[in-house]
Amino acid sequence: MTQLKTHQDGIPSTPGKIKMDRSPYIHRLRWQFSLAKLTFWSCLFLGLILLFFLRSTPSSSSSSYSLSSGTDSTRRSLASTWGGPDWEKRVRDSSKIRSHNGISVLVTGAAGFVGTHVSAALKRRGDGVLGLDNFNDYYDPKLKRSRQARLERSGVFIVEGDINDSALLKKLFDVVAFTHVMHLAAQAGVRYAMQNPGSYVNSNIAGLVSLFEVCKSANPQPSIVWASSSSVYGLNNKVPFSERDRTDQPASLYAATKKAGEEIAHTYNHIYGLSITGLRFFTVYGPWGRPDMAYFFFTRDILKGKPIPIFEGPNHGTVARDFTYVDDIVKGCLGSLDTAEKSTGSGGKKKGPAQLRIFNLGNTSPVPVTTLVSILERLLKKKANRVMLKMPRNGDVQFTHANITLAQTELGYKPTTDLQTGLKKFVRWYLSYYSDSGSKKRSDE
Ligand SMILES: O=C(O)[C@H]1O[C@H](OP(=O)(O)OP(=O)(O)OC[C@H]2O[C@@H](n3ccc(=O)[nH]c3=O)[C@H](O)[C@@H]2O)[C@H](O)[C@@H](O)[C@@H]1O
Repeated sequence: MTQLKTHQDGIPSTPGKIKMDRSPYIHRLRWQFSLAKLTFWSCLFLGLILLFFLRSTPSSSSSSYSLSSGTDSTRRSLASTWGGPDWEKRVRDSSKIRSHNGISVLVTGAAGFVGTHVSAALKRRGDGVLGLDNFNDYYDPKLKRSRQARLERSGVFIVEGDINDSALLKKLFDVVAFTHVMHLAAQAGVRYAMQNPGSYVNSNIAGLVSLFEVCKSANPQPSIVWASSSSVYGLNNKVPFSERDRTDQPASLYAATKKAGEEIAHTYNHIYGLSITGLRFFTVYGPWGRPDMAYFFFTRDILKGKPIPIFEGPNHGTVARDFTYVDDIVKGCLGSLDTAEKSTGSGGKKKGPAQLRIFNLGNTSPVPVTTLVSILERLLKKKANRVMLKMPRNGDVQFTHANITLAQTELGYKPTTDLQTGLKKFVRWYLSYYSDSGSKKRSDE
């Protein structure tokens, strides 16, 4: 009884050690204890289910397909802040068509390299343009902010948000009946795919599907033009690359996600009547370019006197690219938007067959990477510290060369800038941009 009294005021801490007593009090105590235990385990179980649910549900603006722990979610910077009457007014104003026969275009990735140039060109000719960008830090976000500032000065508003945020996309289509979408938001870069594969799945596959889903339900459905990549030709060695050539041997995860995008485009065109044009860009370069690309960081490192790693193929084979100047690419993008037929569906229902196209947008004259370095040396008036390296097995292919006959015929696409001329414009921009930001930084210090 003494032992029992000890536990009268509470549940015993070590119940198994209590001498068994069949009194009604003990029964009540045991019943209460079981109830507490049941409540505890139920709460734990429900908590775990909730945790699992929260982890597997895509959040509105962050990466939901991160395969590499941490990196991707820290790269995505956003806490999306959108909505409200002022915000809607800015969205409407930016999308307003100001020319006869103009179009209203949602440009995803508008603070990116090609996105910035395309948005500016559309605005110049009086089209309505609304940008969308998540300003992630795959490369220096300050460069993206500078591009944004320039676009804002010409009347283009960039909404800060992610293509995986379906609620945001739906809202944009509620506010504006976009006639076209120029989809350039993507995880770019061939070699980075080995470091952060999840970001490619998240942007290039999940993001693309999220965008197509909203477009197919929009009323009217927009026509879509989007960026695929020359990398889909992968191990294909028939040159020049034609749209009819094999694209089932990608050499990188990046290429595989772009190829998957082309197949996904086929599905949305087939089921929902979306008009979709995919553009296979060939190593685009120029002012306001991407710092992760070779021509850009070679320039930086030549100026700093740092070693320049130049890849070579087996038996010292030449590695070459069909480098394409950004203004030529912009013409191809605008030509695609202008020749895009209307989507045929509405409110998620197909009404008839719709246009589905793929075009190469290249320069049709491959240049060895060693020549690229020589041109930069001349323009920068500085010798590069060249280090020849065997091409690593991380997704690169040895050679690219576009056949552009189809784009020429259908879009009137005709590249006019050779590498020497294009790099001259790039170097002029580079020196001015970084000397300006350098002096700004110095004066800030
Ligand atoms: O056209 C395309 O499809 C792709 O073009 C570029 O990919 P890439 O051609 O590999 O462009 P860079 O990374 O700038 O490389 C250019 C050339 O320099 C070479 N390289 C790169 C890096 C390096 O350290 N050394 C070097 O010799 C590469 O092998 C390649 O031949 C873009 O980064 C991709 O996003 C795009 O989709």
